[in-house]
Amino acid sequence: MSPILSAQAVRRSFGQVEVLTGVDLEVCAGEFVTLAGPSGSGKSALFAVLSGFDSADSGEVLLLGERMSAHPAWQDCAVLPQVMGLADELTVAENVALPLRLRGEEPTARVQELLDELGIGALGDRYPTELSFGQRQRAALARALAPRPRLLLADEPTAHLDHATVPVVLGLLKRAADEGTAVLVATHDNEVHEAAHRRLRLVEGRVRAA
Ligand SMILES: Nc1ncnc2c1ncn2[C@@H]1O[C@H](COP(=O)(O)OP(=O)(O)OP(=O)(O)O)[C@@H](O)[C@H]1O
Repeated sequence: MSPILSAQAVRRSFGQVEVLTGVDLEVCAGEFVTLAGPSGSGKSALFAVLSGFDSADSGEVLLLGERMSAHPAWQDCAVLPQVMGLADELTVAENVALPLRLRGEEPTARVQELLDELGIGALGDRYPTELSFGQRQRAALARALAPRPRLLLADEPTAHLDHATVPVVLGLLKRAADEGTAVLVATHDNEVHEAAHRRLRLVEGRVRAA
């Protein structure tokens, strides 16, 4: 099976520090893969390159066999960054509907269904600044999942959640993979690693099997 996401020999330095020293990885459709690594090891830096938000100094990132662009379509690559990136001027429901509107679709029942599943169904009319961090994180996950993306990159998707909500988020990530999305999650959360099909670790700027 050809991978949805492929990175080859990716290097990235900040000043004198080479954070990514030659990352190779592949994630295929339907796979749920986790990436571990100590704080500061470069997981977020790698996700920025994998999502097209940042450019590698050298090496190659391919999405669906094509060189990653700076602004991939939401339905090809959805990102849940650590900073969440919700639009503060839109309500929660408008944020979640945004990827659908951007491809010319009217919002469907899926928007409310995702909010309901994530326990924030009553908060659709609020603005992101009126939510807790954990609620914002769930709203950002709903937005990432709304367009049924080919690739989902989620950076610490359970970081702000209480213990009871982690299985809900895990269930949605696993379901996305079951429905064919290639899911890559950076996390410190053992519960998330245990649920993965495959576990990776970022060590000295390279990705290895964990
Ligand atoms: N834009 C940048 N400019 C300068 N240094 C950066 C930049 N982005 C990341 N770094 C550095 O790269 C290293 C890796 O940071 P990164 O945020 O990727 O780590 P991480 O593994 O995601 O950590 P955490 O688990 O704490 O989120 C750190 O030393 C950080 O200071």
